[in-house]
Amino acid sequence: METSPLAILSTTLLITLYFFRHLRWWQAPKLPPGPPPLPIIGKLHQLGNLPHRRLHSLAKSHGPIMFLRLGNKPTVVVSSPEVAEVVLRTHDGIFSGRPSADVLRHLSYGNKGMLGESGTYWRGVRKLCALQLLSPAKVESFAPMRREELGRVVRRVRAAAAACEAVDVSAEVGQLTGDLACRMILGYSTNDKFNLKPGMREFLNLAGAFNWADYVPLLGALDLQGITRRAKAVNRAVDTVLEDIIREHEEDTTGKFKGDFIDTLLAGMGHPINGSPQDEPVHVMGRTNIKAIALDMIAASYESSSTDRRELEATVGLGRTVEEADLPKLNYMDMVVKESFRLYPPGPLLIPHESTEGIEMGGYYIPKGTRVIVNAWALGRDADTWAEDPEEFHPERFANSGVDVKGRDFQLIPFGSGRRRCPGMHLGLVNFRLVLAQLVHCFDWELPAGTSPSELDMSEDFGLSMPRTKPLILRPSYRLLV
Ligand code: HEM
Repeated sequence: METSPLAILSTTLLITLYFFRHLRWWQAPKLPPGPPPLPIIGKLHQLGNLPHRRLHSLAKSHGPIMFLRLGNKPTVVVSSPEVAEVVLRTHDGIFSGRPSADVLRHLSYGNKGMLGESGTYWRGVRKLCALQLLSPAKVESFAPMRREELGRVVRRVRAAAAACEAVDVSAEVGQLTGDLACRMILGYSTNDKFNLKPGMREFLNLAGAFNWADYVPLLGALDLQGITRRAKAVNRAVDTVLEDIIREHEEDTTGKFKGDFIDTLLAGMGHPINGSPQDEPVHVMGRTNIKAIALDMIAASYESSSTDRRELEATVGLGRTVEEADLPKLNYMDMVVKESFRLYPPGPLLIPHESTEGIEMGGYYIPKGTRVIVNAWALGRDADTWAEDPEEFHPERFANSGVDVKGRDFQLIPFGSGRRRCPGMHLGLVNFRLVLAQLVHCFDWELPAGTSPSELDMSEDFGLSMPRTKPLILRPSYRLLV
């Protein structure tokens, strides 16, 4: 039987149509919606100094999963709790990568800390931190040190109260948070002979800055913003201090550094960091690893805080200062802490993640190597979740609510969630709650004469953390009987 040319043609057409309709490889992957990019610079020019706010308003037009081209980097911005859950829980394995950042390579000894790219080295360091450095038992063992450092601040503020002087609360809280972290990690506070404060401030500024070199690699060699030059200078300065600190630990015979992070890491010197039999290559703990891990931890723990009072009086009474054992009873303060983290998450965009594989999600395709920014600041203001005045500071919204900050409730994730969740969360919460409780319990605070509440500047700056642009200056009066 002869086949007619018409039959051959129509069969070919039908097969072709079938392939066109049903085979994915033919279809252009559908990226999430987003604003059209400008050639070369993508959307970088639009982000401004407060990118979490700018990205929030762009998401209002383009949706909770938004595609941007930042320079030549494909970037997805997540702005609703539902999408955050899909990214950080359902597909956590794929989205737990970190984009390589030029500045972190220089600051953290070629990414030997914990903030860098994922892989067996990062997994090894995370495990070490969880088991040996930041475990609840380890954090608990530093309670006497915390009491001592807090006592120092209370005495300082009490002296200011007696002299009727105003206090820079932002500076006091910042100093205390830094001191608590440095004592645990290095065995020294920032007041001691080794002062890492200026270096760490610069580290945070540089790590949080939008570095054009990461988005338009052609510009990298030119270092137009001077970021690489500054990162190398900070690393040199900080390295000298860390070397001195490690030497003191090695030479000490009195046991005064026992248990701090440097001491614990030195005990693992020469041992493998990533131990699984399939790990290739195996990394062995050396001086550079110790310095990089310590440095990343200090940088990550230099986060901001804010302040309130009330149930404290009923719970602990006026006769003594707040002890750590009181903390679980302070329900109202817990709500204040949650509300502070909801409105002012110290890391408003977390730290960028990166997809390690291409993946289809909610009808959109996210290519491998896409930078993923989770806007925690926007999640905390999501109008569908926080129905009642999302912009208002209203701690009572957490009464009878099971919502917590620990990474299970995606409308409130100041510490992130999933594999990249902050490993220092427990320590951060203990420190934050203790400082808040102590300052509010020991003192009444008022604005200095001549200042009205409307003049309080609540505007923020953008970096790795979100400090206030202007310091909070208040007048304390001591209110305890001891
Ligand atoms: C109030 C205090 C703190 C807050 C709000 C906070 C918040 C965060 C956030 C949002 C991230 C990024 C999560 C992500 O990428 O999804 C992070 C990562 C990290 N945090 Fe914290 N943090 C705090 C305190 C601390 C402390 C005290 C330490 C250690 C001493 C620490 C160590 C780290 C480290 C090492 C990372 C990187 C983890 C990784 O990439 O695997 N943090 N933190």
